[in-house]
Amino acid sequence: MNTLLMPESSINTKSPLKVGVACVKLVKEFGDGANRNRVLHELDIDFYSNQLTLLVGPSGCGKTTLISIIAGLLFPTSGDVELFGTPQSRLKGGKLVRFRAQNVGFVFQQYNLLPALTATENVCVPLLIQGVPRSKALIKAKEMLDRVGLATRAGAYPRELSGGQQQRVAIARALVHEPRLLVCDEPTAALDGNSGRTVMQLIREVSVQPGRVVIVVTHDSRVYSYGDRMIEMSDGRVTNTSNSPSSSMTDSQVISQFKSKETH
Ligand SMILES: Nc1ncnc2c1ncn2[C@@H]1O[C@H](COP(=O)(O)OP(=O)(O)OP(=O)(O)O)[C@@H](O)[C@H]1O
Repeated sequence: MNTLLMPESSINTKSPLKVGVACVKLVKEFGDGANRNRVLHELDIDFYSNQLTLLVGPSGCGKTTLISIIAGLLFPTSGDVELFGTPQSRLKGGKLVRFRAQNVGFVFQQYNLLPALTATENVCVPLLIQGVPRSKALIKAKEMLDRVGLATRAGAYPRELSGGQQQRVAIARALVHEPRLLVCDEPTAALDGNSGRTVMQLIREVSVQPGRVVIVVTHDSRVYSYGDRMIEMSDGRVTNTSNSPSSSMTDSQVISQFKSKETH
């Protein structure tokens, strides 16, 4: 693990950053024998608290596999992930499920809301899984919907909401139990430009908090300016790590600035 000092222009500049999630010699293979396919090659990556890290790279390079292992949805073939000091390899069965339920929030490309539940009820789900009484869960869920600007749509069903509104409900659901890790897989891929910007602004504003790690997998260059740091992958390896430029730049300026700040 190491400490990274951010440049003056970046969003979180004040103190040395703390590692929240550390991947240690992470290997993932699918298949057996002649069909074995190594998808992640001994990855050593640190993700810092109080930062939004973008994970980018060509299709098939292993981004979803990596975040699925970090989030405890997939097991690595070898290596380990330390989540806030706890090696995942030490957590088995029910302990891993509980740890994940408490510490991890997910936002997916297709929202994954339960169609038979209202926005508020969808947001309640992570709290109910943790055993929070329904009346308390409803209050917290409504507060969270307010924070994502959807207080007036609390009783709406997913089919009555636009794509951008559904993604905002999904963000509220991912954060309602105050997880220390938020993982977003292509959160803007199904959204138009304006909705995508609103969603990324929200992810920045409501999710990047002291002690929280935020990882966003994206192909969408429109969202690059919302990151503090960008990790580029290719063919199961990290090829570059760079710090964020200011968020007022155009896409091409953003990309060239990222490229010029190579630290890896
Ligand atoms: N369950 C699985 N079984 C076998 N191979 C898999 C499985 N999941 C992923 N792979 C393979 O692992 C490689 C990496 O896939 P992954 O989905 O992690 O890439 P990605 O970078 O997220 O791609 P995309 O940007 O298209 O979502 C691909 O070659 C994929 O076919």
